Amino acid sequence: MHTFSEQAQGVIELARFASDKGWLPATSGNLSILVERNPLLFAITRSGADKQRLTEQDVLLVDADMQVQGESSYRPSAETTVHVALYDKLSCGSILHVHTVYNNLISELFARQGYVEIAHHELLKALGHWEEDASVRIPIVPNWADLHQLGQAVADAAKPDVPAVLVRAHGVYAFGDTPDAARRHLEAVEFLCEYVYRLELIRNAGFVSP
Ligand SMILES: CSCCC(=O)C(=O)COP(=O)(O)O
Ligand SMILES: [Zn+2]
Repeated sequence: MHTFSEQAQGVIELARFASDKGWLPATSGNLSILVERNPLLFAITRSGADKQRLTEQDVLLVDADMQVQGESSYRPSAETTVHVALYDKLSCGSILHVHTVYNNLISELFARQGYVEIAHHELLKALGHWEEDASVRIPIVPNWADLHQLGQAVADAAKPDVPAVLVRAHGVYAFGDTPDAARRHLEAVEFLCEYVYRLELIRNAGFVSP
């Protein structure tokens, strides 16, 4: 098991990665890495931090009741509720939440059916689906203003074999057993959201058969 300090460094690296991609605009998003499962302790970004310039002080050690361990004048991410709910439900070791135009567009386009289905795409392998004719449904939940309700909705929708949940007109939560796995899942979901959106566009323009 890694120390809080090691996991905090991991959170800083993930923030730099996602921030360089432009996936954490205007201080949005939050990132966490598990420190201890039982009792639950994890390293998470503080609320309102600029993820491009994250320092060790911007990463807090938090428990299952969202209580900050140790001295800090900062509050943990407002969406810590979602991280707690996901760590409670799944055996994941890292959770990444980002806001992007493509994940927002897909969440809006497919909100009514409650999921976006992606079939027969090579990058589904990055989500753990190596079977021929793989088909994956990424759930989409409403953007509840009550963050405990949002946490519950994301956790209820989350499945161990589909490592992401979209929140309508808000962003995506991607998770994995390790920080590297969570990052791979996030990159794959972002690629697939852009792909599906662009495919929808050219299909609707009549360039590609349905
Ligand atoms: C400025 S973005 C609005 C809040 C949000 O959706 C988010 O991801 C960041 O919240 P945090 O409390 O983690 O800074
Ligand atoms: Zn958010």
